[in-house]
Amino acid sequence: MATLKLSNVKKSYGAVDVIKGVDLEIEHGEFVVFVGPSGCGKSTLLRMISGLEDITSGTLEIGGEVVNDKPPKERGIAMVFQSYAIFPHMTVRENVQFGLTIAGASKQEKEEKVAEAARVLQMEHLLDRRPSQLSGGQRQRVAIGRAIVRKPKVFLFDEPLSNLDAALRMDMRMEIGRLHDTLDATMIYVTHDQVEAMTLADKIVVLKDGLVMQVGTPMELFHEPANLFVAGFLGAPSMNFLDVDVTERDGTFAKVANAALDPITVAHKGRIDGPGKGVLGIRPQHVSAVEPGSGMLHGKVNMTERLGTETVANMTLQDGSTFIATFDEDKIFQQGESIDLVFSPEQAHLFAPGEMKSAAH
Ligand SMILES: Nc1ncnc2c1ncn2[C@@H]1O[C@H](COP(=O)(O)OP(=O)(O)OP(=O)(O)O)[C@@H](O)[C@H]1O
Repeated sequence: MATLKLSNVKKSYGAVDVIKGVDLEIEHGEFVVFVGPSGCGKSTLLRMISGLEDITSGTLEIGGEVVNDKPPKERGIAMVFQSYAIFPHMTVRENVQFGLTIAGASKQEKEEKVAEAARVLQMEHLLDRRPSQLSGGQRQRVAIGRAIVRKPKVFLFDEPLSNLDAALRMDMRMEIGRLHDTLDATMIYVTHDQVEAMTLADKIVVLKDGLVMQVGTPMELFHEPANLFVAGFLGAPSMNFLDVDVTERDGTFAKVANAALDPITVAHKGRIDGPGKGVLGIRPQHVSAVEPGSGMLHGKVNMTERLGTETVANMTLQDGSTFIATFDEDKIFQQGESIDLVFSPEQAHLFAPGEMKSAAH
């Protein structure tokens, strides 16, 4: 049985529909990450699971029980926010055991649970400090400690690392991954950060405008995006999209070409129903540069960025579109230089035109 099950869950604020019908199952021990552009409803969905927001319609089950009308504290869930929400006048120990104190736990129970949380989070030496004597990462650890002592069935994280600098984010990301393994807990995590999503998740849920676009493992989403939106949203730099003419199509394959692309045959996966227009997606990492005239994709270089371990080239293709390619070696191109690219058609993705593409980032 799934630990958590959402069935046709919707949320409206007055006439505004924010979550438009979400179905999702989360198994015990899974690490699930919600991603999507700003305003797509990630936080709202998380808050509905926690009980901080009402569910307008549909059902939410936790452990097989419908909990739509249960208050947050009876759902067996703990939430960790981006603002740490810890009390400045209390020590770390008092902050961590706060929920237990409220619940009337004994001194011994509090001591045992705080000691365990402090051990898991490696913060035994911080227990007698006040929040003002802690770094941002340490404060976030206190907030997580407060969640751990409640032994929740499910942990919810709403962008917990977004206030931290890049180095600390990486440390805390690894710490949260380790925590997930140590606690064998179910975790749902909202983030803007692709790296967090790709590295932490067992399962990523991509949301757009209050709807689920695709659910899958990070690699399924990266290698088999279900639509143009997911294809453009995951991966950095973003996937390139070429408007192509589909000249032939049979049960499995389609022949495509345009002014910059010599005819190639790619799998259409049922997304194209006949000759006409299509959009071909090619990841920047999936191309190689060859001698001008000997490749299948033709353009000119606008600019290159040499990053040491890789080179990023921005080019204009012969159909007028912009194309980004990354090469995993140091390469030097002159501005205006002709460039030809090759790629493996199995790594290209054909989509129907007209779907909204996600904003590049
Ligand atoms: N109380 C409210 N009343 C009306 N609209 C709201 C309310 N709370 C959120 N919204 C709207 O619901 C939509 C989803 O908001 P939500 O905060 O869930 O998005 P998000 O995906 O978490 O965004 P971000 O990544 O920017 O935090 C937004 O368009 C927002 O303006």
